[in-house]
Amino acid sequence: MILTILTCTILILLYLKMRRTYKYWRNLNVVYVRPWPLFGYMAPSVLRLKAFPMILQKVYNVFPEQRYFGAYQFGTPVLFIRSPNLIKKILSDDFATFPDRRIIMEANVDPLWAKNLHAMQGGNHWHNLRTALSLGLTDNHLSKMFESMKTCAKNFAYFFLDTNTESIELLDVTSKFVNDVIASTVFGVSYNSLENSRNDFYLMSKDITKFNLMKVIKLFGFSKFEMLKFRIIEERTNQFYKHVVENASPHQENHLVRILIKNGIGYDGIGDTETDKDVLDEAVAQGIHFLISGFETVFIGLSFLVYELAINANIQEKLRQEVDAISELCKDLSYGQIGKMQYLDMVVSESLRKWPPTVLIDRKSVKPFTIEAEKVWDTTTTFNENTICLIPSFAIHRDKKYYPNPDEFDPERFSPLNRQKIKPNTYIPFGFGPRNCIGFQFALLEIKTAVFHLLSEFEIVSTDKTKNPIKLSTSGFQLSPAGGIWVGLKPRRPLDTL
Ligand code: HEM
Repeated sequence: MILTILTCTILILLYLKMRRTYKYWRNLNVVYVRPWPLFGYMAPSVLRLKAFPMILQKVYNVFPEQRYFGAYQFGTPVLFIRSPNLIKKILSDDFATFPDRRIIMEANVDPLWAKNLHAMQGGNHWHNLRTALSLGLTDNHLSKMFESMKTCAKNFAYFFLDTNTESIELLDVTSKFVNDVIASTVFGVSYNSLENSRNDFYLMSKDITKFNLMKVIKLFGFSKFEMLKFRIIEERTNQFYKHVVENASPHQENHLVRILIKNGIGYDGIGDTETDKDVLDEAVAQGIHFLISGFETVFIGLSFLVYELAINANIQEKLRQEVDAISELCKDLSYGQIGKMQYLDMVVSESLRKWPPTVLIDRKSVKPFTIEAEKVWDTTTTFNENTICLIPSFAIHRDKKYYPNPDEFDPERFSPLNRQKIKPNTYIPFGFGPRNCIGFQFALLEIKTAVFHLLSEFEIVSTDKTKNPIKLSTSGFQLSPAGGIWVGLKPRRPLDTL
């Protein structure tokens, strides 16, 4: 009896609170998506009725004429941004008003997570750290890291020469390739995870980047409670990577953590650290965050790209001709050459347009801001401090106003001539402005190196298991195919000639 009364009271209180919250956009006179009770626009995702990227697309299309509109993410009002001009204002021009992302974990609850460039509030600490990390990703450093990437890409392609390749699941194999690239370029250790998928490094990468239900509950439900000691990055994870760096071969010098240590990185940026231990701690923390940012994004992006090549044989053939032309020129691919492969760049750009691994970019305002009326029927609206703005990249990339036949895979959209015709601020797989993806060149290089070596050895083909069109998974909040992505690989040369 007492339990029933208690439950009813809690539900009534929750309902009354939500009713008040759900008046937020109406009170501001902003058009909004009608919320489902408790979950807002997220209900179809929570109930697993629809894949999250498709929900974003549906919500985005509710108000085709609006530059922005309101919605509720669970109980939080969020402002969806549709207009390319407003996207520019928020991501770049008005950076002083929108320097932050929303906080998903308080710094006192998870101090290691708080060191993350992604999570950090956009003040001086963030700025200094970003400058320090950028120095580890200069063209000069990338060209050296490229040599390790190439070794991993060769291991990746050669592995399939000895395997049954009639039907392979791409997410599984590309995650192993990306793991090995991060292990060598960020931490200075070599693995071949396709040969040995039980290695500690790969198991740990999968563990810390997996955002399962428990982690999501921790993040969104209990992240404010320090006493519960919920962390995204556990101390044992930190110790694991520290141990990896301490035991890395001194001959492997060109990895990011070593570069950061050499530069004397500290929480306040270069040269501001007290002791060698602080420097090591900080460099390892940044290495872990690069792993979190650059693991799933890259292997998902790479998998969708390989899939598109499998189902678009003519595009694959044209790309193969470019690959073969380079291979004929010299035996080993160089950093300079890969940067000049124009068709490869077009194919990768189109793949990240159609399948952007980060489907949503967010910003939080640190002061009130005003969006001026543009049309006669428009109104000028002033928004409060702490307004969360959401930029739905996936939906923008699939808007037929900017990309005719958006579901078609057409690299010609990114030919040098056509690229100039793309409406500015509508191609945002890596965001843009001061807080864009710091690893975008690294990611592009990694994806291109893998594709180059794969196409040198194999023709990528559809199999009975290849789904066309692909179905996205309804679980999670990322771009993820339901049931994996399956293709076949046919060796281009008889095996005995290799
Ligand atoms: C295809 C792969 C990748 C995609 C699609 C991607 C996408 C993104 C996007 C959309 C953002 C947010 C940008 C914004 O808010 O304006 C971001 C931020 C970030 N990315 Fe990436 N990323 C990729 C790979 C990587 C890699 C390989 C690394 C590290 C080596 C990395 C490190 C970061 C970091 C540290 C940030 C936060 C930057 C800041 O707040 O200053 N990303 N990424």
